[in-house]
Amino acid sequence: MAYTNDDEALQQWPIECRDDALQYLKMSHEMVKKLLEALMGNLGVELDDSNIDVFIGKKMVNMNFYPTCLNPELTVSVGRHSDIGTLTILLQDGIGGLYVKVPEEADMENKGEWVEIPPIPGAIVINVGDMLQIWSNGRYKSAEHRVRTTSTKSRVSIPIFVSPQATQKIAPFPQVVEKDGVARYSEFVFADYMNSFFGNAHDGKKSLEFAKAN
Ligand SMILES: O=C(O)CCC(=O)C(=O)O
Ligand SMILES: [Fe+2]
Repeated sequence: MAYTNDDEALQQWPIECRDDALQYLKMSHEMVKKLLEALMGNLGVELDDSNIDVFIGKKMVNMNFYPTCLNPELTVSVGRHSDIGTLTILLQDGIGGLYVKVPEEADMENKGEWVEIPPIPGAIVINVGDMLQIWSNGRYKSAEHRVRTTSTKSRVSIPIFVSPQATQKIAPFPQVVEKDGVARYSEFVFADYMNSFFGNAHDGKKSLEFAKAN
């Protein structure tokens, strides 16, 4: 059922924030569904009640607090990484400090550079996660990002990590593999991917090496 996980997620929130948090979760659920319908539809994969849970198996809400740091140059804050799930919905306050790396292989002047994602009032950031990269056989790229602190202002961000269930088997969709003529990733269980990710220090998009086809 759509909101079973939201109830679980809500238990982490202070009681006076739960109404707002529930609105945020419900809004994110509908938005993620629409985004995935478009993204997967584009690859020839129809989303319906029978397979939606593969993509939105679990939602986890985090609350990140970044205190001021006297010498931000000496801290990592959040090191460069990609989120491992399907999509991440990120609400950030007005302080700034979130950077995304323009992929080296992008056909853009600033390829390889870190670009700040400025806070825009009323806007949220959506990150593609590693699982979407794998399902799409590498057509959608997970976003490599990092966070820097400042010496003057603390910062708060609230990501919702949308991911498969731990027991979900993951592999590139056959529809895409057929078109591409090659499977760029091998099949695995999501729990094993998580163990590999959390068992290693953040190192950009190295997390994806776990799934690379030989
Ligand atoms: O604080 C942010 O803007 C992003 C945090 C983040 O990347 C994460 O929690 O995975
Ligand atoms: Fe992240």
